[in-house]
Formats: sequence, C-alpha cells, structure tokens
Amino acid sequence: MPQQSPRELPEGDPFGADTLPYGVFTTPDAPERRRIGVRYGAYVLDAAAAAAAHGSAHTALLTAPTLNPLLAAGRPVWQAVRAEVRTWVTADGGAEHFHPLEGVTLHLPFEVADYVDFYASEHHATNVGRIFRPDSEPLTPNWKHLPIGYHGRAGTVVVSGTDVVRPQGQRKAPADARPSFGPSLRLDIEAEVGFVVGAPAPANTPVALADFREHVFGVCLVNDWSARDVQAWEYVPLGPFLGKSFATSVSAWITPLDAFDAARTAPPERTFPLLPYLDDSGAEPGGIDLRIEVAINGETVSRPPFASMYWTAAQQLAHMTVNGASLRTGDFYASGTVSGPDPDQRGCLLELTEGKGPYLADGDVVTLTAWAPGPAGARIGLGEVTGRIVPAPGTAAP
Ligand SMILES: O=C(O)/C=C/C(=O)CC(=O)CC(=O)O
Ligand SMILES: [Ca+2]
Ligand SMILES: [Mg+2]
Repeated sequence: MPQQSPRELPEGDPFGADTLPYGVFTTPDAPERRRIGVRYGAYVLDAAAAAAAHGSAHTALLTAPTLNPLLAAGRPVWQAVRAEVRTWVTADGGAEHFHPLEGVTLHLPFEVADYVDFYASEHHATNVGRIFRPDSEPLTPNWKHLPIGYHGRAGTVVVSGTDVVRPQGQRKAPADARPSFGPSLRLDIEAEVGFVVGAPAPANTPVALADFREHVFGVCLVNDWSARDVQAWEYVPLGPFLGKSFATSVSAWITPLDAFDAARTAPPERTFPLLPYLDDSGAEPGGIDLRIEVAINGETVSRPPFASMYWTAAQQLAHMTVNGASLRTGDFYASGTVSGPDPDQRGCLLELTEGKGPYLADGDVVTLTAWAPGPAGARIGLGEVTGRIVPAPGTAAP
C-alpha cells in the first residue's frame, strides 16, 4: 500500500498533472493481465480500473493490453481521455487504483509497426561525418534540403530495462587486410527522441506540416544502440544495417504531445529555403525544448539539448509520407542522435571520445532522462530509458 497519498506529489515532481504519460503494466498477482497505466509521481494509475469506476465512455480503449487502440482513436479522443485522466488523478477517492511504481512490471507500451531513424542534428551529423569520412565534406549536399533517415528494425525495439546483449558481427579496421567475426568492440549509445504515430494515413495522402498533431500521439526517449565497428565496415553504400538492428530501447512511458505545448520553440534558422512541403517558416514553432541527460553507471556524461535539432518531427513526418507512403498506427520514428554545439552536449560516445573510445563495457548501465518546461514553472518529465550491456553469448565479462 502506498506510504504517501498518491495525490501529494513532492514539490517540482516532473510527473504531475501536466505530464500524465501512458504505459502498459502488470502486477505480481496478475502477471498475464497487461493493462494501461498512467504515471503520476511515483505511482501508476490503473487507467482501466479508474475508467470503469468512473463510467468512462473510453473504458474499452483503456482496458486493452497495448496502447494501439487508443493510438488509433485519433486526436479528439486523445484529448478527451487526457482530460478525464487529469480529473481521476486529482479527484478524491480511488486510492485503490494507484500502484507504487516499484511494485509493477512495465512492458513495451505499443506494438511497433514500422521504425524509422532520422539524422536531424547538424552537430551530430557534422561530428560523425568528420570522424567517419575525414576526407569529405562532413555534411552531404542533400543534408539541409531533406531530413535524411533509414528504415530500422521494428521487431527489435525493446522497453527500457531490457538487457542488451553485445552484438556480434563482421568488423574490419582500415588497416586490417580482411574482416574478422566476433563481439562488437565499439558498442555505443545514441540519445534520441522518439515519436509514436497514432492516427493512420492512407497511401498517397501526404501528411502536411499542419496535420502533424492529428497523427502523432506522443513522445518518448530512445537509445539507438550502435556497434560502430560493424557499422563502419557495412554501411557503404546502403547505410546502417546490422550495426543498429540488434536492439533499440524506448521508454516505458509515452507522453502525449499536448504536454509539450509550453516547451515549443523555433528550430535553428534555415540555411536554404525549403521546398513547400518542408517549409515551416510560417508554421507554429516545431522544435521542443527538451533537456536530455545521459548517464553511464550513474555518472552524467552528456546533456544533449533537443531544441538544437535542425529538422523537426513535423518535417520528418511530412517527408516520410510525401512519396505516397501510407502511415500505420504504431509507426515509430526517432529524431536521430541529439547533439548540441558544445563538447559536453554530444549524444554518443563516438562523438564524446572523438572516435577513440572507450566504448561500452559488459555490465555498463546507460540511462537517459529528460524534462521540458511546462506551464507555470512545472517540469514535464519523460520516462527514462535504461539498459545494461550483457556479454555476447559464449563470451565472459572482462
Ligand atoms: O554518418 C553516418 O555514416 C552515420 C551516422 C549514424 O550512425 C547516425 C544514425 O543512426 C542517425 C542518427 O542517429 O542521427
Ligand atoms: Ca540513430
Ligand atoms: Mg537501433
């Protein structure tokens, strides 16, 4: 039973009534019964039970074992449910619907349809270009005209807390005559922000910048684990493949886009005029002032600022659909590594160590956290994404 009333949040708690992210949880007495929960402080509100108790018209959506039916329901329903949840967490009574966070198991909150990873930080792209391709211009000629991305592997998206097995593959340093096979020796992180698509779009109906909020339900943190040795050898000419497909970790909590209204900010000034479908010069500010913190084994190693991203999530969605591709509920896309202009704002070890390492060791625990400014001085927290590196099969920790 909760020690403290769930309604009494500690001062400044980033998971208050302006945040209210959704997740999927089970309790030890019913480990098979996945249900939708809403994080409030250090508690999870059982949204299905609260909905039933309040006679909500949305009880069926909230009783599902994944967020997908809620995602598919569209923005008017998202707004109505969020308003209801806000009354449930603040109303008197109903303490039995709250579970302390440490007593529940959190699951991957939605069924991932397709997964795309972008490359939207000018600082990251410039640093990586310099390290991977020292004899070329760091930014390719297309970089400031379209948001570059690649299709990732949806089936290996895992929830925060899942161990990450060190991947194995082909590695070949420039000086080696031939590739060798074995565990990655340059296992890295990538601090990113993910966007979860709710309402689908049929083929041949590109999603305009102005319709972004009709389709994107919410936001979470992402760690796009990357095997740099595998990547450097395999990626020419088609791009990332096995170096990034073994695991992508996401937060257990998906925070509705509406929670970030007070954190909206203009993206950096554009170097070139953009084609009309990407031109956001007259649009509402498309950036989000999210402050990310990267910790390895409890020690902060970087503070990447999401506000510095060149391409916005609305531009990325417009670009993903401009060719006529349809959009499905559960489609998921990540921003690309978030790196700011300063050396201590870089979102991966490749950049933080200028390509020299050290990279991740077996046993290392990487945790990303973030918050954004909310209304009236409140903080909007993003659920953490954490993962521990475990040795490749048949190998031992050093
Ligand atoms: O520049 C490259 O060849 C590769 C870059 C990346 O590894 C980054 C990638 O996954 C996209 C991103 O996270 O920004
Ligand atoms: Ca990435
Ligand atoms: Mg990945």
